[in-house]
Amino acid sequence: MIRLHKWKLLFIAVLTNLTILLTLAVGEIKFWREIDWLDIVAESGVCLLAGLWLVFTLNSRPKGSVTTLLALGLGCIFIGSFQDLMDEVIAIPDASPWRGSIESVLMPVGLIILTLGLYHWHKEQLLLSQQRQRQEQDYRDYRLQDRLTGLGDARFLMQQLSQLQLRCQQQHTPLAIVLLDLDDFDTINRRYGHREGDRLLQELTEVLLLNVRRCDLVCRYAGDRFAVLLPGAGEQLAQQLGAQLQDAVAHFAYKTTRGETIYHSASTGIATDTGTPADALLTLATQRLLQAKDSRTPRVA
Ligand SMILES: Nc1nc2c(ncn2[C@@H]2O[C@H](COP(=O)(O)OP(=O)(O)OP(=O)(O)O)[C@@H](O)[C@H]2O)c(=O)[nH]1
Repeated sequence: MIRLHKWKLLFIAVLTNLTILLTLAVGEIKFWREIDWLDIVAESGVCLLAGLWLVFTLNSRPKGSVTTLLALGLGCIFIGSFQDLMDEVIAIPDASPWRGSIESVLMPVGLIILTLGLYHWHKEQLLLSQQRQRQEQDYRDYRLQDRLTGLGDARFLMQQLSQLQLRCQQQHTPLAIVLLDLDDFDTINRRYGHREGDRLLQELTEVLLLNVRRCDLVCRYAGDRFAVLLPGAGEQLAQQLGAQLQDAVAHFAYKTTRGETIYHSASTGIATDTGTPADALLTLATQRLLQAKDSRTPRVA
């Protein structure tokens, strides 16, 4: 993941080098006896920790505006604390505007930007965990989990589909299923490797979770095929929700570790419950999905 952010790290490294050069240009190296070693230990600790926060954060984040804010904030704090450390070994004349300026400007600016980044990160996580929690609350038996995405797997889907069919029939409400399958996903695996394909599936899961209603259930049916159960949705609403999911996938900008952006299309197959058994409903949705796959143009080689 860290390779995704090499330009941010390079930018921070260049700024740190500039800070060193400028500090050396305006100041003079202190004599041995003038150095307060306790201060050096404390300040290098702060600097090291700021650097570690930066690396850990970037290593766990995809590209995007929230990551940029976090990197910028932590970068400012790192350079500010580095300048503070250099003050301990390089004496800068009192009259120099450079004296303490980096530290006193970058530190507060860095803290403000970091706070902004953390706020947005928190909002992002809250939204995702709310969506997952809702699914767990509404569909409590969540043991049949797909390991890669954390979603329910195909067996869980069948179990839930049968139960939902029964519940919807009792409540005289419609039920629909959307099967969504990425187009030419095999190309991603071949071009970028299986791990990149795995990461794409994980991020796509979050896109789907953020684009379904509270009552819907998203499962990973197989490979690059997802199923969404839509209780209360008749033909028209199911078509609308299916199209919205397709749209969300098409607008999802996946960033590879090489730094390329991939947009991906998906095909859908939608079926509404007419009292047929769960597997027949799923077969109908699969047939419609395959029809949609056959009719799409152009096909990527
Ligand atoms: N990375 C990754 N790939 C997977 C996983 N499960 C299945 N696949 C791959 O998903 C691909 C599915 O290939 P296909 O069924 O031909 O689907 P497709 O390439 O999207 O082609 P169409 O569906 O016809 O558009 C295969 O390359 C599988 O190896 C997984 O967990 N991780």
